[in-house]
Amino acid sequence: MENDQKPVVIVTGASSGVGLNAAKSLADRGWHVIMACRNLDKAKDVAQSIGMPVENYTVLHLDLASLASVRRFVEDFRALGRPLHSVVCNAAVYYPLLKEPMRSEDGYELSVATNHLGHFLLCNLLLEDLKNSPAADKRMVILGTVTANPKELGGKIPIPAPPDLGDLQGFEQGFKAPISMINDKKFKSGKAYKDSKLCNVLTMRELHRRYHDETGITFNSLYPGCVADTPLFRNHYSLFQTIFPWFQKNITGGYVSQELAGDRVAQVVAEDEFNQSGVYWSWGNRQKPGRRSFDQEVSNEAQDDAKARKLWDLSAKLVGMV
Ligand SMILES: NC(=O)c1ccc[n+]([C@@H]2O[C@H](COP(=O)([O-])OP(=O)(O)OC[C@H]3O[C@@H](n4cnc5c(N)ncnc54)[C@H](O)[C@@H]3O)[C@@H](O)[C@H]2O)c1
Repeated sequence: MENDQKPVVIVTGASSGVGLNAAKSLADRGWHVIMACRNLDKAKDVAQSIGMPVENYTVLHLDLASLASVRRFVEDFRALGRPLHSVVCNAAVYYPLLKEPMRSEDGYELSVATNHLGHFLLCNLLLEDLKNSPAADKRMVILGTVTANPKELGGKIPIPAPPDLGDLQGFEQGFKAPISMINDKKFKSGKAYKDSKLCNVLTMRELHRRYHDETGITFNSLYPGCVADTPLFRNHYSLFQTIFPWFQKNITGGYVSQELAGDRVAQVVAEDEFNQSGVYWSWGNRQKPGRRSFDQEVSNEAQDDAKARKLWDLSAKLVGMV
């Protein structure tokens, strides 16, 4: 592959939804996008179908539900010989209707394994690549969600079972039982997703605390708004999949298109204005234009530095870093 001078960004889960549109927006801005996906053919087809310039992307295999796959992906990326400028941790799974937990290849509950542990290992491995990169401006970004910022809905819509990592006992036990199960005694698959997204935000917070001053890399979370019609909801009731986008469009007014959400991710990666670290960027649900960093609005648990450190130590053990 020709090693041009384009800045390089890795986007996980770039074959659909927000990730695909972020990849497109970044490719259109002249970045070279490494699309990190499970299904290479699907990723290539969809990139072609939405007109991404072929010279502006490379598709590499990544299955975040396999720690071995995460390690192989990093080797494959290094073999390209390209310097790294930015990482977007976008991929996620959401199984709201499961009665019993599904397991990853490594035996961990699947939502937390994919959304949190896979990204945790990936970020730690790619930290070396960012440190060694000659780029002046290097950024890591993770997709948070409304569950880390419950005040976002203005208290008008109750959010059932908010994320709560409790004392992280699930991690202590090697996460063979998910935290959502340990804390609530009964497995709640929707809560496993919310917990995993809270882990994402806490991981960025801890990365910022540990490495920003030393490396200059920026570490941020971002909430692009509610994108109610992505494949993320494919495992929900079909009625929900119809009603939820309608509800967001017509009742809350919070609906954000996949293209706009993807472009918001691209802004955080590429625009000078976002070159700060330790921020949770949110566009909010109900106020469409504008954005704010909102440590003042994100949930207390998502700002708990002691919990972020504990989560870090336990996650490092679970992914085999220590
Ligand atoms: N849709 C929303 O309203 C919304 C709101 C806020 C944040 N988010 C976040 O945005 C991100 C993207 O979600 P989306 O709505 O575009 O959904 P999506 O389902 O279109 O995107 C998720 C992507 O992750 C990929 N993926 C799943 N498991 C994987 C694995 N094991 N390895 C590699 N890739 C895997 C999927 O193939 C898919 O391409 C997620 O992190 C989600 O939590 C979504």
